[in-house]
Amino acid sequence: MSSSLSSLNCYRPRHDSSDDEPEAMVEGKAGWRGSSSTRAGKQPENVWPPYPPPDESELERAVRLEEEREAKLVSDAIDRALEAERQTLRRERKLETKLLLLGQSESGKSTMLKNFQIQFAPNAIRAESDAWRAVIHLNLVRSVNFLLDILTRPPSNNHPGDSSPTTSSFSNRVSATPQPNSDLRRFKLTLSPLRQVERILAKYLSAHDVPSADDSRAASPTGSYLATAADVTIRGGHSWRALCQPRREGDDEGHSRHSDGRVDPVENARQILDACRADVVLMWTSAPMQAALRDEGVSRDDVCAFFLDDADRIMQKDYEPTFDDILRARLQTDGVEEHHLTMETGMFTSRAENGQHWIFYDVGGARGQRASWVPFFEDVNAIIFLCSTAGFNEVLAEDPTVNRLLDSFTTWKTICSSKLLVSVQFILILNKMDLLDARLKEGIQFSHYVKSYKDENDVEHVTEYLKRKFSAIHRHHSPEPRKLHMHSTCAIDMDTTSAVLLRIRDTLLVTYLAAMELI
Ligand SMILES: Nc1nc2c(ncn2[C@@H]2O[C@H](COP(=O)(O)OP(=O)(O)OP(=O)(O)O)[C@@H](O)[C@H]2O)c(=O)[nH]1
Ligand SMILES: [Mg+2]
Repeated sequence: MSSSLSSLNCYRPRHDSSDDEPEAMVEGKAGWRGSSSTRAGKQPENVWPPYPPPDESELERAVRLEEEREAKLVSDAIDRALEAERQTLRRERKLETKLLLLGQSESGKSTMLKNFQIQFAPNAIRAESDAWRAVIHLNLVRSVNFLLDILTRPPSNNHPGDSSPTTSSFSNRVSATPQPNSDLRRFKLTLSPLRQVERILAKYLSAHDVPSADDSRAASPTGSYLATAADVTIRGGHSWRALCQPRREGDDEGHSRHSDGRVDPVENARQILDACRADVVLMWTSAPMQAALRDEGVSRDDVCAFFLDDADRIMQKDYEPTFDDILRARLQTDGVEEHHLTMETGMFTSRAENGQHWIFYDVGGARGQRASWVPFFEDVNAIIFLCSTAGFNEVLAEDPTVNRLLDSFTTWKTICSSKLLVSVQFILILNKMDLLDARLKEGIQFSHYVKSYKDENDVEHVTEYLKRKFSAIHRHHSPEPRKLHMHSTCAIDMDTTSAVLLRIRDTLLVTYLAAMELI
C-alpha cells in the first residue's frame, strides 16, 4: 500500500495547466522539466503529467486537462491521508516514554521500578499481589533453610569481624559456627517441611528450578548469578506472575484443591508456612541463632531479615503483602524485562498525566547480562542509571577481584560514551544511601577503598565526592554536551524516594511536552 501511495504521490501539477509551454515556469529546478534536452522536444521518462502531444486538438486538450485535474485531486487526498498517518504515528510514539534502568546487579534497579509502580500505578501493582506473596514467601523460606544449614553444619576456620571487601553475599565467607545444640536440632526437624515449600514456590514462580540455598553461589541454568541466600532468579518477562494460581477454598481434609480435584501446591505451601510460623519466630529470635549470625558475619540483607523479623505476620495463612513488603521482595532480574506503567490518577498525578504511558526496561545487571542492554539504547527517551553507594567496600558477586564502586564508574563511562545515547535524558541515582551512612558511621573508611578521597568520612562529603566524580565522567565522555540529573535515594524507603520520583517525573514530563511541541 505504501509503495503504491508513494509512486502515485510523484504527481506534480503543472504551474499553468492552460500553458502548453511550461518550461519557463520551471527553469532551473532540478529534476523537473527544465533541462536543455526537454527544450529540444524530448520527453524525459518518469515525468507526470506528460507533455501534451504537439498536434493536440481542442477536445483532446480538454480531456487531458480534466484527467490531470482528477489525478491531482486523488494525489492531494493521498497526501492528506499520508500526513494524517504520520501525525498519528508521531502522537502514539510521543504518548509513550521509554526508560531504560541500568546499573550493576543489586544496585536497586528493580526496587526503583517498584517505587514508580507503587507511586504512579498503585492499583496495577496491587493486582499482582498474589505473585509478590509467592516471591516474598520464597525469599523467607530460602533464608530459613539457609540459616538452618549454617547453624547445623560442622565448624571451619572463620575470621569474624574481617573488614576486607565483601560481596554482598554471606556465602563466600568461611564459618566457625558453634556445634548445634538440641534446640537447633529440633528446629531443623520441625522446619524440614520448608524445604518442600521452597521447591513448590520455586517451581511455581520459575520455568526453571531455583537453586536451593546450598547452591546459592552456583550459576543458575540461565547463567545468572545468585549473590545471597535470599536471591531468587526468575526468567525475564511477565509470565512468572501469570504462573501464580488463584486462591482455592480449603476442602474437608484441610487441603485446597483445583476444580479437577488436584491439590493446589501453592495453597498447601501456605498452610505449611502457617503451621511452621511459631517455630520460625522462635528460631530467628533464639540466642544461638543471633550469636551464630554475629560469629559468621551474616548481614541482615543476606537473609532477608526484614521478612524474618515479621515472620509471624508474613507466614499467616491470610497474609496480604503490603507495598513495603513488595518493595523489599528480592527477585534477581534475568535478561531484560519490559514493564508497562499507565499513570493512574491519584495524589501524585494530575489529570493531564493520567493515562500517560511509560515503558520501563529493567535489565539484569550482572556482567554476563550487560551485552543484552545495547539493543535497547536506540529506542529510549531516558536512561536511569543506579549506583549502589554501599558498593565502596564490596566486590562483584560474579568477579570477586572487582570493587563494586569501581565497576559502577567503569560502566557509567561506557554508557556516557555511547553515541547511540546522545539525545537521551540521563538520570543518575546514587542508591543505598542508608547503607553508606551506616557503614561510614561504623567507622569503615571510604578513603581506604577510594585512594583519591581525602575528605571527611561522613555521608555528606562522600556523596558530594561521588556526585563530582560521576558528573566529571559524564562531562568528559559524552559525545556531545548533555544535561545530567542526579539524585540520591534509599530505594527501600518509599517516603523519601517519593520526592525523588516526583522530580524525575517532572524531568520526563518536560521531555514529553517538548516532544509534543507544547513547550
Ligand atoms: N538497604 C537498602 N537496600 C536496598 C536499596 N535498594 C535496593 N535494596 C535491596 O537491594 C537488593 C537488590 O535490589 P534490586 O532492585 O533487586 O537490584 P537490581 O539492580 O534489580 O539487581 P539485578 O536484578 O540483579 O540486576 C534487594 O534486596 C533490595 O531490597 C536501598 O536503598 N537500601
Ligand atoms: Mg533487577
